[in-house]
Amino acid sequence: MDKVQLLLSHYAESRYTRQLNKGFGWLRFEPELEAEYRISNYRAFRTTRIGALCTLLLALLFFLGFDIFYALRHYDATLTPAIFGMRLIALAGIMLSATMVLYGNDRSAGAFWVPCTVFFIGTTTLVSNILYMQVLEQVGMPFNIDGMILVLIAIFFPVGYSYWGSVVCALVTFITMLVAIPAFLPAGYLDDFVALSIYPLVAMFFAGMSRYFQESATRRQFLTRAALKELADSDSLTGLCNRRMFEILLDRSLRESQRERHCLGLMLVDVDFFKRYNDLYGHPAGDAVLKAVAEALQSTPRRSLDFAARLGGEEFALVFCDLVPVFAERVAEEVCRRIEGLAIPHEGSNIGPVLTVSVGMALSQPGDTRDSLYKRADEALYTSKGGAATARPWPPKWAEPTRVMFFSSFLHRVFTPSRSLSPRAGQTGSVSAQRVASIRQPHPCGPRES
Ligand SMILES: Nc1nc2c(ncn2[C@@H]2O[C@H](COP(=O)(O)OP(=O)(O)OP(=O)(O)O)[C@@H](O)[C@H]2O)c(=O)[nH]1
Repeated sequence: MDKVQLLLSHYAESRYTRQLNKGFGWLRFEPELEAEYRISNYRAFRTTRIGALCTLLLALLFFLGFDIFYALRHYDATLTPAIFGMRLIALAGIMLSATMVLYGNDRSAGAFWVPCTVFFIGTTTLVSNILYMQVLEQVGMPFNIDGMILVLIAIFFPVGYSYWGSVVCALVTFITMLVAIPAFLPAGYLDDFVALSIYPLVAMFFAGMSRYFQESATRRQFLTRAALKELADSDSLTGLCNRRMFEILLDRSLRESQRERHCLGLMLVDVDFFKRYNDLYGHPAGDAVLKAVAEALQSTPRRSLDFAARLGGEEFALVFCDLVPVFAERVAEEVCRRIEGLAIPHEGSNIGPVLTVSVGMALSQPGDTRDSLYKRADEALYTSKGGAATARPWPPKWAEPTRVMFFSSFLHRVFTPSRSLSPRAGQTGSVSAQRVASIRQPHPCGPRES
């Protein structure tokens, strides 16, 4: 077992590794994963499809050259224009398909048009074969179905069909050939045809086998890469984004919010008196608490681009990509409530009988960088932790704003500008007073331009 396999075998909670362990002998994943695989596969195979189209084009040009430089001179010239026409139809199909793959911007462009081209080529080859058969004796040409063999192999190209799609398409083509050719075959050639039919069958079998192994390897690679990426991006204890991914996503979200003139909210969440919790209840219980807090935070984001992360230890972050500033305090309150709602007993806490968190929040301003935004949120959290150190009345009465202020310094800043916090050593009260003032001003993001 190599290191990657060993690593993944210990990462059982991922849906990718679950699928890897379960296997996919029928080349099908769980429905959600299957949809994800197809989208990723389409992106990855775009170049391959163009390559496959070029190969088909070369093969067709070869046959056109054969028609022009050989068939036209040696066989019945009256036959050639019809076959020539068939080749041109196939050529048009390839060009159309290539254009759709190159310029079509949705997934169906390649997945639909490339198999369509194979279908075009299959049909025109079959018709050409039938046309040739009409004059076999006249031109003195031996009967063959080599063109159909090539088409059956081409169906198994990774051109857009799934493996099972290719199998169905190849079988339909093969059966059509078995029915159509004898219907037009001149008498006396039937035995030849039956004997020759074994070749497309064998070609189909080998092409199908190699396509099966190719798709199986592609699927395995997809699952392995996705699981490794997930492993690299997530925190192993809680499954949330880790700090590295948080920084990448925050950068991206901040750029996006500045472009769209949205207001981005960064909320830092820190579990209160967590060291005491560990000391009182033990490290494994501390781990369980971190998981429970992470789960509660994970269910807080409202929009698809919002996300939660564990920054390290007992510190978490929530990023709200499009936050209406007046709702900021409501969101902060909801986070505090959710964690307190878990009702995890914490006898070592100065705040109350259950586990609580402190929250610091910053709203983005034009020209903010990740660091400047984080710094403001961290300062708010620092102030909040100063507030957390003081005893608060319990149970909290969330409905009353004057009471809410005791449970989060963020809310404190919003609702009680005149009341001073209990800052930690080195922190001046004026810092919090200043922030109180700034949070009461209209938000710098301002009204959005329509
Ligand atoms: N169980 C567990 N504990 C952790 C983990 N990571 C960090 N810790 C502990 O978290 C505690 C953090 O302690 P402090 O930074 O003093 O924070 P605190 O006790 O919450 O104090 P305040 O933040 O001021 O409320 C330390 O005891 C760490 O050992 C972890 O993954 N699991």
